Amino acid sequence: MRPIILASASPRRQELLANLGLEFEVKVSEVDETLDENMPAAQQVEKLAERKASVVAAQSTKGLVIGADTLVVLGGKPLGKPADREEAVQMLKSLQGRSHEVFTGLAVIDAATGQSVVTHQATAVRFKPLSSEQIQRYVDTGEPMGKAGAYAVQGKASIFIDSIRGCYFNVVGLPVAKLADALRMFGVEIV
Ligand SMILES: Cc1cn([C@H]2C[C@H](O)[C@@H](COP(=O)(O)OP(=O)(O)OP(=O)(O)O)O2)c(=O)[nH]c1=O
Repeated sequence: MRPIILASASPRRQELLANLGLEFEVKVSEVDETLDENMPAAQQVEKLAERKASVVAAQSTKGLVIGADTLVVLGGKPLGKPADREEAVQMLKSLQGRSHEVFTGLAVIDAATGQSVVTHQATAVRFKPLSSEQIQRYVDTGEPMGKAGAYAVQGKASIFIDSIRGCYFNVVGLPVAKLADALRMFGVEIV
């Protein structure tokens, strides 16, 4: 049985993978996240997911290495993690009252053979209208920091959601149904 290795420091990804009842270890390494900004979002998240997984796979002799990357896309413009409080406020002001897409790239690499599956999923999310005061109070909670698009759908931002079309778990950062499909290609069946 090949070990499963999650190449992610994200506690949300660790929790979603643990929910599947799989045993896994976490290995994180530094990855250069700079990319050509003109690249379509789907390609950006796939490239970064693959980069994250391949750095860890190169340090391992065996195992299935999982990498993921999440980007929020509003009107064709990608929103990553906010650099500071001000940027978080600006991102949330731009997201409120309208729809955006959340793209998560997923890569699974067999460290022993180099064989890989790289894919992505998109989910459409519509936010309710939010007042400036509510946005300020939300940013004061600290929740937006470290999150793509400056919000956590699984946290207090759950009350901002008008509708979601597509996979919820993809928004949190790991498209688990897609992951199950990818793992099945390597002979791992979750149920
Ligand atoms: C939109 C959204 C994002 N996020 C998180 C998921 C990711 O952790 C983060 C996007 O940043 P990423 O760069 O995808 O991931 P990361 O740096 O947190 O972790 P790693 O590279 O080690 O795997 O935003 C939420 O938790 N909830 C949400 O609703």
